[in-house]
Amino acid sequence: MGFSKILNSYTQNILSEEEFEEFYEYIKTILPTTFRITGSRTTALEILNVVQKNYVPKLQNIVIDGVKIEPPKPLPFYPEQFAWQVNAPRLVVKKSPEFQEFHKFIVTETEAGNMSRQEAVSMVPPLLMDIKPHQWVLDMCAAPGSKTAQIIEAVHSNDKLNEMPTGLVVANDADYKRSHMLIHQSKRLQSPCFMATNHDGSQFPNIRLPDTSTPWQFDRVLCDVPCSGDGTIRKNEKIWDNWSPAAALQLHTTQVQIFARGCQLLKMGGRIVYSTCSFNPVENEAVVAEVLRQTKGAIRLIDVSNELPELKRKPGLKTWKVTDKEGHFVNCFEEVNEKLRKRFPLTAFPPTQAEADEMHLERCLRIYPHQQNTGGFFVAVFEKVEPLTAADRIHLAKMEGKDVAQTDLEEESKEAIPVKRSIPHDDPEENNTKKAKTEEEEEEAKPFEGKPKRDVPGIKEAPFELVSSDSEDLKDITEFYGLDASFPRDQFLLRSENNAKGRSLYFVSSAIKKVLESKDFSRLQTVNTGVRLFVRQSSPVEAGSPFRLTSEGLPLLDAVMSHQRRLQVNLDELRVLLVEAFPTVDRFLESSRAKLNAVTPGCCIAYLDEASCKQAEFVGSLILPVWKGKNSLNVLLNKKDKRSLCERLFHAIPEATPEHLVLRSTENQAAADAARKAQEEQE
Ligand SMILES: C[S@@+](CC[C@H](N)C(=O)[O-])C[C@H]1O[C@@H](n2cnc3c(N)ncnc32)[C@H](O)[C@@H]1O
Repeated sequence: MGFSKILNSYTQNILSEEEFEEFYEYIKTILPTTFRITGSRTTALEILNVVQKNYVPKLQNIVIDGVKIEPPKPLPFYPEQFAWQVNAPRLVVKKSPEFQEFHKFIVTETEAGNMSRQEAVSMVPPLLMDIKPHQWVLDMCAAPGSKTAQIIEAVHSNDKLNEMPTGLVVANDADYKRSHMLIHQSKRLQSPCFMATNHDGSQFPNIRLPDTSTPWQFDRVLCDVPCSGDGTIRKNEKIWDNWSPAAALQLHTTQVQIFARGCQLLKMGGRIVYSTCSFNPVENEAVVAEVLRQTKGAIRLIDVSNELPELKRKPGLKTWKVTDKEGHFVNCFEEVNEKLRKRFPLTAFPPTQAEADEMHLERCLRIYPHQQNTGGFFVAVFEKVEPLTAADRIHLAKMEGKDVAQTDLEEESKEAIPVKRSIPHDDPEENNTKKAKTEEEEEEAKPFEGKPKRDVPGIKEAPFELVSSDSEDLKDITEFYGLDASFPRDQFLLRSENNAKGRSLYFVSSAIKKVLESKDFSRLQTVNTGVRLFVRQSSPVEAGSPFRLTSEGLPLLDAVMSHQRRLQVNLDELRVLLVEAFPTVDRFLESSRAKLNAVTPGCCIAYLDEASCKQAEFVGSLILPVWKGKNSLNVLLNKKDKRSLCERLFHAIPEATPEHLVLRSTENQAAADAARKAQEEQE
């Protein structure tokens, strides 16, 4: 069974004959590279500035073998030019030094986590979720996490110093190993509002929060379900050889179940988005129709034709034929051979014309490759307009100031799905994030192959226990780093890594804290949460704090750390810090030396002064964690981040640490240890 069968189904089922010709021409060509500028808003603006000012002008008039090469251009539908398309095949990159330089920049920034390759069409569902920073968002099938990253960015879109969003993001995946890829995404974006979980989406548990008597529900839900993936045909050669329409029939019921559970978990008035990277109506409009039927008017398909106006799309189908394993069309369930009926879910077939009209199936979005030179995607956007569950009725009664019906309370407690927590296991971050990093891009569009894997033996979760606000560790840290009294001390978790007891202190937002405090929390199979702010040093520290700073924690600490451990540097000094290994104090300006000598050994924040920020055309500020020894300094950044900054600011490559310096003194050993650990843990 090959691709020719798909062609057959497309021509008759989805596209007109003329349009199919165009479609087919496009799917045979290489997909342009698209990337998003990701990470914190300040860094993203920084990177965008570099792309626009340093690279795009140089790439305007490149001619290779007599052909003018298209310069990189922002994706028209993506807000604020944070997503770009580059149509430069390998040969162009090879022959043009300008494109080569740009390619190198993309590679460096992708490695540092400031850019992320993602298919243009895969960026659409989170944009149509219309997320605000106060909203609680659930991503039900999240791994490897490209859309989760967009969701986290949206929740943090208003970030100002000292202002944490009240929203939260729960990214869930049923596959245990894949759920650990989400840790990597959250690390890049350093959000204390993020939690990764590992549940079958259709069984995602009800959790009651401490200050309400009703279950946890979400303002926004994304169901980017497992699918047969034929929309990824331009970058996935396997589709040409192995695709079969039978995969859609096998996945249909799972898709319905996940989406239906998502509708239950959605708050009244909330928005839920259903998406696949498949063209097959069995996985798309058929799933939509069945969930609309099951939810009996509680969920309504929204007309989003005015949203993302630059995105070209086609309306959802109102009728279709189901394609069997051999590629034959079946018009209705009655046509299916009785022996084979088990393989054909009744709900895979189209609704009646009247039903399809009433459901407004045309409001679904179909995105085809030939419309704007992309991959293919299906998206449908819904809102909850009527109560669906007892929890909804309770919420509604409370909102309207009415008495909650006893029958609803009883029914609601029965609705809770009992879920067992999996056996705890060891340090998942160390075991899995490395793998996640390299697999992430291919995994995003990988068609679903079989059942998700759960309960991998031998891997244990780190515990997620809140630390008492008057713990000795927190007192020491507060004093040493001069933390402001306004910084919440009751939102820390002490977690173990590498079997070392209580090695790191993680910080969570107040919304995540509520979830951790729920008496039902043990039912939630949590894979990760919290931003690591402080790490206990493994080498003994002569003086100062046994806890060092982390680069991912700095954005949170910057505004609340007193001046006692902050070092101002200018651009020349920053160059010394980034390029030289363990520069000694006398390598800095005389005006800086007094301060440097006065600071006791241990971690500090180095920040670039305002004039230098302007000189370097920095959009925001630049802060770095630094180890201050007796006579020398060392930036605590992992290799990739350090290299990305060095290249971007100084077109230089950081010096490797000379062996004799690493071993020269206890002081350097402590710094080297901290640097090595920082690097290992962040890679
Ligand atoms: C299309 S991929 C998701 C891609 C992801 N949203 C992104 O943008 O990076 C589908 C995911 O669903 C997961 N999955 C499969 N069955 C599931 C289920 N029953 N519940 C939750 N997740 C499931 C798979 O492990 C896979 O990671």
